[in-house]
Amino acid sequence: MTEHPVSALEADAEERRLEAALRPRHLDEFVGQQRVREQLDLMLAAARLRGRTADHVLLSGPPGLGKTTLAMIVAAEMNAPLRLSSGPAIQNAGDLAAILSSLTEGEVLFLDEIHRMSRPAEEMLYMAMEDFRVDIVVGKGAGATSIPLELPPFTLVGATTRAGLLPGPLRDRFGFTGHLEFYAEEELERVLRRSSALLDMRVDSDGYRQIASRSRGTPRIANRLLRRVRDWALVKGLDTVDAGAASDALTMYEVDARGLDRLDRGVLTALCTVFGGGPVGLTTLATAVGEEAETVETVAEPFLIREGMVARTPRGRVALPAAWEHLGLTAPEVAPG
Ligand SMILES: Nc1ncnc2c1ncn2[C@@H]1O[C@H](COP(=O)(O)OP(=O)(O)OP(=O)(O)O)[C@@H](O)[C@H]1O
Repeated sequence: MTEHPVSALEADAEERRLEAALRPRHLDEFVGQQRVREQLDLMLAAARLRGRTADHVLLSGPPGLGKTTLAMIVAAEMNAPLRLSSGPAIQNAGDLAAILSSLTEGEVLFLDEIHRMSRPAEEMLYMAMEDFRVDIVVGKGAGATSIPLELPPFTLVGATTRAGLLPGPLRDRFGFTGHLEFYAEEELERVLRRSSALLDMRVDSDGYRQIASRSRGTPRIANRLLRRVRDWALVKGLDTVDAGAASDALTMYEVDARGLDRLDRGVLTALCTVFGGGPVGLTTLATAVGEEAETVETVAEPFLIREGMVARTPRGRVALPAAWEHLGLTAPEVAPG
């Protein structure tokens, strides 16, 4: 029999396909984030009643909490086409002008990582958001002329992990700002129930609880862990996943009982053993872990802070007692006085 090795690229594409298949398509399928959901629902309903394009929407919050999903839902609820791009893909004003000038009336433009757009593009975006027009500069130096270009009304949905990094003038041009919070375990269980039904897999209540409690408050992680548990169940020939199976599968994938993965534990271990519990600067800590500072700050840290294991202080990151306890280490004595 010929073997068909699955390349990393194919495996990646399969993961992305499954992730896309699990995305809620409408607001009523979107679990949790009740406040943001209700506010968005009202805003979109009002826009539909007025027959107008919806106001610009800014979504902030850590990765994997549903910003892209909500942008897709905004387009679906407005029955409008959706264009996806991101801040880092827009290197100069010309890149943005090319996107804006090809938008159709009512189209939803999703800009992920909007805080990473170049400054000239950002300035062009101000005018486009407010007046639905841009000035295209043609030529260079003394001979340069600017040609005004009218744009059809569109809805910008901007997403950022760092709302604080957005310049005030950009933030102020969004009619609606929603901050996504980490999900409660009970909400993650609902995400998992919906996903397992779509994946045609059986999990019992304790199994859901076990996966949800290791999902770090994040639906993307919950769905990813569910897929790993699904692989495990397939290979082990399990009909229904219970707590024991979920726990064994996830322990094998190095996701521990509190949901810390390799990166989280790497950050904690470096903080406690290399830097004696801190304080240590973010860049130094990230270097010790062999990661980008941004990855440590946006992927690992929000969860570790929320779990009460790490604190940010003006002098740097410090390990809290829960970190030492989780690693099974003893915190050094603090010298009196
Ligand atoms: N509220 C939710 N209900 C159900 N599933 C959700 C919810 N939020 C997110 N998901 C699932 O989690 C996955 C990740 O969501 P999404 O891509 O929207 O996150 P994101 O915030 O845009 O992340 P990033 O900033 O990293 O792109 C999606 O595939 C979706 O299935």
